Amino acid sequence: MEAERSDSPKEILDLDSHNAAARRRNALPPHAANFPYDPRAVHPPPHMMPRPPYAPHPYPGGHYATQRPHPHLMEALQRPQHLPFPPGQPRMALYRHPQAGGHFQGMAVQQRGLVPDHYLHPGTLLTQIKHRRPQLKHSTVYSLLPSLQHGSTVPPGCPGGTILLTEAEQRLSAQLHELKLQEIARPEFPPAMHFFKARALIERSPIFSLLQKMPKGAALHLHDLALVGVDWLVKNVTYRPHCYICFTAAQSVRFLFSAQQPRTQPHCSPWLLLETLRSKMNATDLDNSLIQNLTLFTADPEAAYPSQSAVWSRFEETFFAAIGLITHAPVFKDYFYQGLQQFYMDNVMYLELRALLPLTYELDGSTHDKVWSLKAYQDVARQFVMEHPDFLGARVIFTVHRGLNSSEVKVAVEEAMRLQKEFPEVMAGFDLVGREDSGRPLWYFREALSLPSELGVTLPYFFHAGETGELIMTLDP
Ligand SMILES: O=c1[nH]cnc2c1ncn2[C@@H]1O[C@H](CO)[C@@H](O)[C@H]1O
Repeated sequence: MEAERSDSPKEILDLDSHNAAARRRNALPPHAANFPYDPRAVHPPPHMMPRPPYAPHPYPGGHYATQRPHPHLMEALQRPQHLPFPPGQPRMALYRHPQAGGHFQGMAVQQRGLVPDHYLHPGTLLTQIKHRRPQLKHSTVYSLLPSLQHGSTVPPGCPGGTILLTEAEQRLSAQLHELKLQEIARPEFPPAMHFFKARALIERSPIFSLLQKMPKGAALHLHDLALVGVDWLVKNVTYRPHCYICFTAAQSVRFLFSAQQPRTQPHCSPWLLLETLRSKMNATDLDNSLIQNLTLFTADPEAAYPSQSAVWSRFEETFFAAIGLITHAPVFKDYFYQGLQQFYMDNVMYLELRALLPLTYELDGSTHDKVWSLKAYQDVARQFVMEHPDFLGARVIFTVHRGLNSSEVKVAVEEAMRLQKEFPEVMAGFDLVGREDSGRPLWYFREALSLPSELGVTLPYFFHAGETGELIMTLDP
């Protein structure tokens, strides 16, 4: 069998992709894979073991289903950050309609020059940000909205409740309405399609490109390992020198930057230098294969992910694949900068990042702790704000995986309190991440989570809630 194995990295990688793996499971005997190591020799690592079926009552008899994160992540799970600008310094313009009637009806208005000044109400408070380096010229906006120049009637049922639109806003609204009608009339309607199929259509949609340029305010629910488009990870990070790859028993990949040939890890093929691999095959095929390992994208998602458990295990697998790239210390900083850049280009002005603060590592294998990661976030956020003064900054919500037990979470909460004290600028608070309905409820962690209030310490909580597809109220009711 060994002799029959292909040496072609393309085939190796094709087989490595989960689509190909599924095909292979159907078409070939189990050990006929052209895989760079023999799966018979290994047992799946604990995080790849099939999960027990979901119990109708999630925690019968007080027994909590375990959802152990990957050991690498387990180590990564422990740290936090501060306000990127002094409190009280009004860097966000508040939009308040003069006729808003009684209660406050404010919204953040981004001041990056997309919206021509005459779109803003007289009540708009302009800040020092206002005249800084517009990204888009008014002409760009007008070319997007040709009928603005000709005027149009306001469609009935115009959005905004009791808010009265200015004349310019009415024209914009009418134009948007027209674009929506055109989109609805097309044979393929993205909102009715699976996202994997709709994505390309969305990216071509004139409405989407208009929305991309509109002011967004803050992105408040982001995850550290899912911040940047994977294209950048593949096209930039994996092209850096000393980047190694190995292929796992579960048809995924791991990456590692190392000055020397790294020691083979259990359940993974020997490490291959990506540069060498690329020289032996079509680089585009290789890159596409890597992208497939870092995303959930597949041609037939319904078949590939028949259940929440199936999609969650593949979802977590993409993070295991990405973590070796992202946690290389120099990449870690560049990755965050790139994340800020990508959101900035979408006209988002402030970020909050749920972050595991994983150990980061250098080429010689030495590692940095959570304080290093938090400080890296702080430094990069400061630098980005300095270079983009109309961006407000970023803060970190330190997270641990909800698969940890209560004493592990207690240790994390204690660490969160220390980090909050040390990094009040960048540290926003604490949360638990991971799949809700196979993890533990917040109630299970009550002792650990009560610690700050018992000690009189402020540690803001930003708990996930409602991501579960299960209609169960037993979990975090
Ligand atoms: O939408 C989400 N809900 C809950 N947990 C998530 C989500 N996205 C990512 N993670 C968790 O955050 C870690 C990396 O930042 C992932 O390993 C995953 O467990």
